[in-house]
Amino acid sequence: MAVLERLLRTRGSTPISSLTSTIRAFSSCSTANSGGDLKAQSLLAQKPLPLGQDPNDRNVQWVFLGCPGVGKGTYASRLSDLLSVPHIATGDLVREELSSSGPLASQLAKIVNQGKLVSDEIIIDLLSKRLEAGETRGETGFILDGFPRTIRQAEAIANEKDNVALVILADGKFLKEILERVTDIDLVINLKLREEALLAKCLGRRICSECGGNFNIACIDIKGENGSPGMYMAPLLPPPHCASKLITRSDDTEEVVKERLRIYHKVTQPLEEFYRSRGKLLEFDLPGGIPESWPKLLQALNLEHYDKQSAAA
Ligand SMILES: Nc1ncnc2c1ncn2[C@@H]1O[C@H](COP(=O)(O)OP(=O)(O)O)[C@@H](O)[C@H]1O
Repeated sequence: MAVLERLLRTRGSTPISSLTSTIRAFSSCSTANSGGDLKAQSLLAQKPLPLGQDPNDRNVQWVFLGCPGVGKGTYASRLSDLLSVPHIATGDLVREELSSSGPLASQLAKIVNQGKLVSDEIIIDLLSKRLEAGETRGETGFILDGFPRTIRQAEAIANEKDNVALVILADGKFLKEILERVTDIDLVINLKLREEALLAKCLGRRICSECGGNFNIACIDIKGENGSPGMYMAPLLPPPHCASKLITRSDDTEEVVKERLRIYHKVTQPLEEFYRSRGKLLEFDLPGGIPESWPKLLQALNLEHYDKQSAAA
């Protein structure tokens, strides 16, 4: 059945199942990783990467998890270019909606500017529409950035059968079957950065109002002390033609970033365990800025040779 048709039937009443249907439509195979906190190598060894695969196979379905300011957008966008998979950031979808004069704009502005999360229903509806449009364009796979952010959102992109089976027993425990479910997400990359760098990185973010390029004027230079190592992250400065057009996101103020970090720890961090228990979580501690971190991330993903091939092409 066409995705559009299914979404039109379900949108509004049960947006969560509509999203699941859309995502399932991308899948020509499912992944059944088992075990706990797997290392990337063993996680990825269980399934071939999309490189050089039969073109009928679907592409990766990955998620980037991590605190505001950690660099999800930076690394998701680089991997998206490398693997030719769409990078879908729900924050961008929200900002597009904000800049339109649609009916949701003023409601969303209030929520975003207070550092709160948009409701699961709204965000799932925005993501469903984006996936549906992508499917029409022939996109396969995705790298999600900023979604899921709540357990309910994670359940929305879990296997459809499991959504139906979401039953809470009288004593409040979930059915065992549900805990063992397999989702259609292949891999969740959990980016981590020292807490003291996160606020500075959010406050240093700048966007070119003309080309939409993302930059960062913060220079992170944490001195090593009491046995803990130092860390240096150079600013990501814009080219001269963007320098005079830089704008700051309205939610990147100190007060709002602190609230977003608080909400992240309270509401989103439990997703680490959600995916760890399903054997899908790849922990990645950023060792520094892009020059140090990008090669190490590729190595963790078994993609380092692919990067060299594409650079030589
Ligand atoms: N999955 C989501 N669920 C709820 N709200 C979201 C989601 N994704 C984005 N938002 C809203 O959009 C804002 C900006 O998101 P994003 O650009 O991903 O921010 P961050 O830099 O904090 O990761 C969030 O603070 C939140 O209000």
